[in-house]
Amino acid sequence: MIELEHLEKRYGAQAVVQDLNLVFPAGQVTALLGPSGCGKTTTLRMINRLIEPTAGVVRLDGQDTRGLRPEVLRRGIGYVIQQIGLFPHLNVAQNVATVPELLGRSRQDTARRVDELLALVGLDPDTFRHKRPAQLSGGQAQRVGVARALAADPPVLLMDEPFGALDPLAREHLQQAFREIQRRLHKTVVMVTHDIDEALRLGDRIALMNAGRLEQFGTPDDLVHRPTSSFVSAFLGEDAALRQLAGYRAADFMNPGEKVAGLPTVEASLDARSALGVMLREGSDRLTVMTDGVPAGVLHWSNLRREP
Ligand SMILES: Nc1ncnc2c1ncn2[C@@H]1O[C@H](COP(=O)(O)OP(=O)(O)OP(=O)(O)O)[C@@H](O)[C@H]1O
Repeated sequence: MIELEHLEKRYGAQAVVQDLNLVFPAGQVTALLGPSGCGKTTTLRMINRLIEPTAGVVRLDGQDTRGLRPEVLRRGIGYVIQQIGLFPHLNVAQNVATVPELLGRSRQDTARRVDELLALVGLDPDTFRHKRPAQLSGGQAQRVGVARALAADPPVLLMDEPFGALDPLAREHLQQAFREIQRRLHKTVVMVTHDIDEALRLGDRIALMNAGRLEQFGTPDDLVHRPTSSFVSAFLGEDAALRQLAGYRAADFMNPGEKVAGLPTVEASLDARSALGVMLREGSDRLTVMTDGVPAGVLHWSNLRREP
């Protein structure tokens, strides 16, 4: 768990983060969302002390981070940024192995760990182990960056626009991969993004910032359905509820076990927004949701208008 108490950062007379009080729950993904310049990156970097706060406290599992040496603090915190900065002269395996080697793990353990991590982020170890960063696509390089951040098995992962530089398709693939990884690893993740869809899709919680202050903290459902200010509703946009559907699967909204013959079918893993697209395309207000080729339930149009 990461706690921010009255956290503040000033540059001269300008306060870029002000009286920020926030708890990032353990094992969950919190998206730090907000318009450009609102202080997201500054907040993130105060957690691993790449930026020193002007005032206030950051606690990591109850411990005041001011009492730790920054390099010791950072060993327990993975950090993924948009320009991931892989070492160009090292191959993929060597890049991922940097931290385990620093920690003095054996060569054999490290090699095994590197292969596990590459597989985890969806890169075949045999194909990618020996490639140089220059031989990778943007999406592949970003996957290596995620693998490297996970290499020391840190309980906390800070991510700053980790998928920002990718084209929409690569971005969606990597978001999907990240969700699967997080389902297994349960890291405490703080992810800076200015992309509302990304925050709705990946965040268990969203902290929406505005001009250095916290505007609302809650689940995606809270922000979409129960915005606490006009800033929140304006920032998310009128179609927020529709866009939020992308973060759910068709199965999340279906009536499990219901059977109706002759309906168009969708896979249970399809996102709910795409399922809505199928309804519109097929002109049907109901769909049969399939799991492993077997009907698992029926998705009704009206279900999509409720919270899952
Ligand atoms: N070293 C610095 N000196 C002075 N002002 C700074 C410094 N670093 C950041 N700022 C200012 O602090 C504010 C917040 O910056 P920050 O990078 O945290 O915003 P952000 O929400 O991450 O924005 P973006 O989404 O555009 O990256 C901005 O107005 C920025 O100009």
